[in-house]
Formats: sequence, C-alpha cells, structure tokens
Amino acid sequence: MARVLQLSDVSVVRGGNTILDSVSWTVNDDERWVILGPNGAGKTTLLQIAAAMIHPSGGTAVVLDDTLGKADLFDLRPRIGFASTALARRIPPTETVLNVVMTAAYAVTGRWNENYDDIDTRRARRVLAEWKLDVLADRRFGDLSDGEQKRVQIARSIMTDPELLLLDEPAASLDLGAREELLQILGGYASAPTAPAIIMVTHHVEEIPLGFSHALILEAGGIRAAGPIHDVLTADNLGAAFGLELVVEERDGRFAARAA
Ligand SMILES: Nc1ncnc2c1ncn2[C@@H]1O[C@H](COP(=O)(O)OP(=O)(O)OP(=O)(O)O)[C@@H](O)[C@H]1O
Repeated sequence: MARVLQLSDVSVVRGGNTILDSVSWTVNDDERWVILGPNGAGKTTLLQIAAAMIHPSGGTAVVLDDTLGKADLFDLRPRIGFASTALARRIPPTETVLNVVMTAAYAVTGRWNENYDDIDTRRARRVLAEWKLDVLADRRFGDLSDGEQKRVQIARSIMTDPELLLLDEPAASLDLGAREELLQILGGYASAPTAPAIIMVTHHVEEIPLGFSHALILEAGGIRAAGPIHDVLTADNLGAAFGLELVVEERDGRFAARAA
C-alpha cells in the first residue's frame, strides 16, 4: 500500500473567502473515494488540489511523491487522470473520438497534430473498447450523446494509465439508462485489482458505482466525515451535511437517499 495523496491542514483562500479550511486527508493507492457535499462546499476545489492544478494557500499537499509548490508539475500531471465538464468544454467538437482519447498521451488539449506511435493508437483502441466506444472511434466528439461524451472523457483520462484518477461528477446530467451504463463500466473498472486510486465527486449517492471503498463528506470547506464508505454514508452524516432528515439505504453495493 502506498500513499497517493496526503493533505495536511490544507486551506484555500480565494478573493478573501476561505474555500477549504484546514483539510487533512490521506488517500492510499488501494482506495476509491467518493466526495459528497452541498453546493459550494469546496468539492471541486479539493479535486483541483489533488489534480495539482492549484496550490494550497496554507498547509501542505503531497500528490503522488511531490509536494505542491515545490515540485515541477511537468512530470506529475501525466501521472494523474482528470475528467470534468470544464475540461470537456475545451475539446474541439469536430475532433474524432479516437483522437480525443489518443491526445491524452501527450497531455494536451487544443493541439491535435502530434505524431502518434502505433503503441498509442493500439492503447487508445483498447481503452475505447473497454468503455464501449470502439464503434464510435471515427465519430466527431461534438456529435455524441451526453452519455457517450462522458465515457469518452473518462477513456481519455485513463489513456495514460494514471496512478491517480480524478472524476468530477461523471454521471451529472445523464438519463437513467446512460447513468446505469456508465456506472456499470466504471464499477467494473474501479473493482479491478489493477485500478488506480480514484477520487470521484458526485452530488448523489445513487451515482456511486460498485467498487468504491471510502467516502468523504465536505461541508463549508471542512470535512464532516471521512473513512470507509459504510461508516461515512449514514443518514446522520448526510442529513447533517445537507440540513435535512434523510433515510439512506444500501442494497447490493448501491446507495439510495431520500428525505425522511
Ligand atoms: N476563484 C474564486 N474566487 C472566489 N470564490 C471562489 C473561487 N472559486 C470558487 N469559489 C467559491 O468557493 C466555494 C466552493 O467552490 P467549489 O466549486 O469548490 O464547490 P463545490 O462543492 O464543487 O460546489 P458545486 O457542488 O456547486 O459544484 C463556492 O462558494 C465558490 O463560489
């Protein structure tokens, strides 16, 4: 077991607002975490720290082996897979699905004329097949459905075989069928012994795939609860974070929540 993320007293201050406040959190390489919390709690900001996209205003953040603020991020970034709607908006809609996934090998968005090795092409095609996208390889990204685009984003984020995979609301805006299809593939991926450490932000416990082992509930920039998923995703913890009485149920590894 190796540590992939270690935050010690991390704070993030933006425009005079404390967005994260003294967050201490450790993620190991055999753990798959889900982060939940109300709008504005700081979930995306926490993910940006883990992605080495921003530095903490205070405290220490070690991502993989590098301390943010001291390390050269050029080597670190390709070791981290990241999929979010904000990143997806930067993908040219006319680019083919195969190229969207393959360009991750060069950690670029917006430059689409690199010379690719056969090995990259083969790997991209294998990743596309794993994510049930092989038949769409030559289609334009912008012509895909929301569900297909979300799968392409994740396929792109795992193309480099990352040691840490970060997913910001991968199932947001999907219809029931597309959500379940995504969760099935993601659950299979997360459950495999070879899966990297994963941190996924979501708004709904129903969107947690199988294979996720830990949960962190963020509230107003601080941690309300963090640890093994069954200890953390309780009616008490979630009810307190969201400010209402909840019933939380788990069946066959999937969670559901509703007002009491
Ligand atoms: N650059 C910034 N300057 C000032 N405030 C910011 C900045 N970036 C984010 N914030 C504020 O920090 C808070 C946390 O934002 P963040 O996006 O991390 O929350 P979140 O939990 O992901 O929210 P949501 O669930 O709505 O996506 C919000 O109140 C947001 O308005």
